[in-house]
Amino acid sequence: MASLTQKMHQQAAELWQESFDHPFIKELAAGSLPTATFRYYLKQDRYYLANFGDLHKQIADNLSNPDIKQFLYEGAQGLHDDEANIRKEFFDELAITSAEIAQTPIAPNAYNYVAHMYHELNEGSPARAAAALLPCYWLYNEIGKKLIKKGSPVKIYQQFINTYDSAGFTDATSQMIQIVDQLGSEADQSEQAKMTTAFVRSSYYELHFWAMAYKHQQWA
Ligand SMILES: Cc1ncc(C[n+]2csc(CCO)c2C)c(N)n1
Repeated sequence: MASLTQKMHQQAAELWQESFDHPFIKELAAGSLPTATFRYYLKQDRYYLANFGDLHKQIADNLSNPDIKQFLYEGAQGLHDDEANIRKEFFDELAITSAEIAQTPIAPNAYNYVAHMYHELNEGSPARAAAALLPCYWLYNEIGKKLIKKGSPVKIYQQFINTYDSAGFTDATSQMIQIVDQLGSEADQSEQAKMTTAFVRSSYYELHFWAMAYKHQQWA
């Protein structure tokens, strides 16, 4: 029988395919993605990452399984240390200054994605919130695996791709899949359906994150 996460994956398959085919990803791999678009992405992703780390901690606070709590607390800490450091290199390389960051408000789709995850936690349950975190790991890991085969001629795009194909990251992705399956096994059918909806909606926001960056989406 298919696991809950396999069912989630199937339900989000079309949205994921659109992410794989999105011009942002195609141009990242080809090396033709405008630097301005990648800079926009990184500046918006800062907001996403900060909230994503915070959500790991808040979800862990609301769960009792010690192994799951540990993974999520370490994830929160790791996001603070690793992605922030990796991103610092990117920011330095692209000369994104703190003044520029201060002048960049969170854009509509990044805002909606973050709000969706907090909604799943605060108005739903920790299990639904954990399901909402999963596409972030899993989709990026699948994108990393697809893109690593050919690589990108642009150094910084290649560095970005490397992040998501690493053994450590693949391992974190499998652990997150197991956590969602574990939480799903403790949930009834109605809760499982809501976890699936949370997963599919995050997949929608992942797709629109590329689109947001590609179009340099603004509030007005
Ligand atoms: C919009 C958006 N979605 C997913 C990721 C990828 N990502 C961010 S944090 C994390 C977990 C462990 O580092 C992963 C996979 C991203 N950067 N931005």
